[in-house]
Amino acid sequence: MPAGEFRHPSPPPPPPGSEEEERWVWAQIKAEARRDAEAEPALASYLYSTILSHSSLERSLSFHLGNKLCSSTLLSTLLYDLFLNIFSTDATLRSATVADLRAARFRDPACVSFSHCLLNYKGFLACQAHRVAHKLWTQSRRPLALALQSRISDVFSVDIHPAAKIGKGILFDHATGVVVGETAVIGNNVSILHHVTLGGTGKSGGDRHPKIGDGVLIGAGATILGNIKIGDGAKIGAGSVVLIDVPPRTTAILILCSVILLLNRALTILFGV
Ligand SMILES: CC(=O)SCCNC(=O)CCNC(=O)[C@H](O)C(C)(C)COP(=O)(O)OP(=O)(O)OC[C@H]1O[C@@H](n2cnc3c(N)ncnc32)[C@H](O)[C@@H]1OP(=O)(O)O
Ligand SMILES: N[C@@H](CO)C(=O)O
Repeated sequence: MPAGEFRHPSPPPPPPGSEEEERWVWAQIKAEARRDAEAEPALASYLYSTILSHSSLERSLSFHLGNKLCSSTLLSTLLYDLFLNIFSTDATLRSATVADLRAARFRDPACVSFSHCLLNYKGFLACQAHRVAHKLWTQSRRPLALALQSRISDVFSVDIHPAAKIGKGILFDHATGVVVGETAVIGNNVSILHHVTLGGTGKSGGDRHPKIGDGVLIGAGATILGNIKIGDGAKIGAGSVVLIDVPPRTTAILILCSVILLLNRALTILFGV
């Protein structure tokens, strides 16, 4: 910049959750795609068909999800229409999508841009498709919701029951092998790494899956079983097995849980209790 020239700083992003933010994120995504297409001509046609040819985030996302999840018997055009119809009529879903994009962009140091998340994060894509499956479930379109769950699991290796309730601002990082059961509830601003199970113990029916509070971090390979509560802001260490409530803002790691289990087993062996 020549000496003395003053460049205005870029304006701060609009407030989270606003419609203005939705437009701002979409404008960022298009600018990123234009920049990447120019820098890497091999990706130009891909970026045109997935992002630059679309007039809105929901159209781009519906097109991308339709292509990812289609099969020889479940056509991409059918899926595109299904996704677009639901995203364009449900402002809550669109706002959750934007919050999820923000979660990846600002909570994952490996996420270089919004478009990187939109195109390449299978945890993000699985979560958006799950939101549609969940909506279908609540509308009693259960066979279609279950067919979608099956395709999401086939394509992304993320198996979320369509009845599971998931908040917004969710980061499913890497996401391979994530399993979320039917009666699980996940709050807002939760980060979940790969190979996490929110499962039942196998000993009870009905409401049998974990309830995860707001702002929780669940490390890679953690297994959380039963209708237990993980309090707001808690952290579950990678590789932990958690069978009891975890209070808000506390950290649970494998060693703590294993000690409890070993103690229990020792008491059973020694005293038969
Ligand atoms: C490609 C990739 O990078 S994939 C990313 C995979 N990474 C993850 O899944 C991260 C998940 N995060 C963790 O497991 C973290 O270690 C956390 C959340 C448990 C750390 O929580 P904090 O409350 O900050 O705990 P802090 O780091 O102070 O550790 C406390 C103690 O627990 C131990 N500890 C930390 N994590 C674990 C774990 N997963 N299992 C067992 N012990 C652990 C620490 O060594 C420390 O022990 P010390 O007190 O004897 O020194
Ligand atoms: N995405 C996270 C974990 O792999 C990071 O880059 O730190």
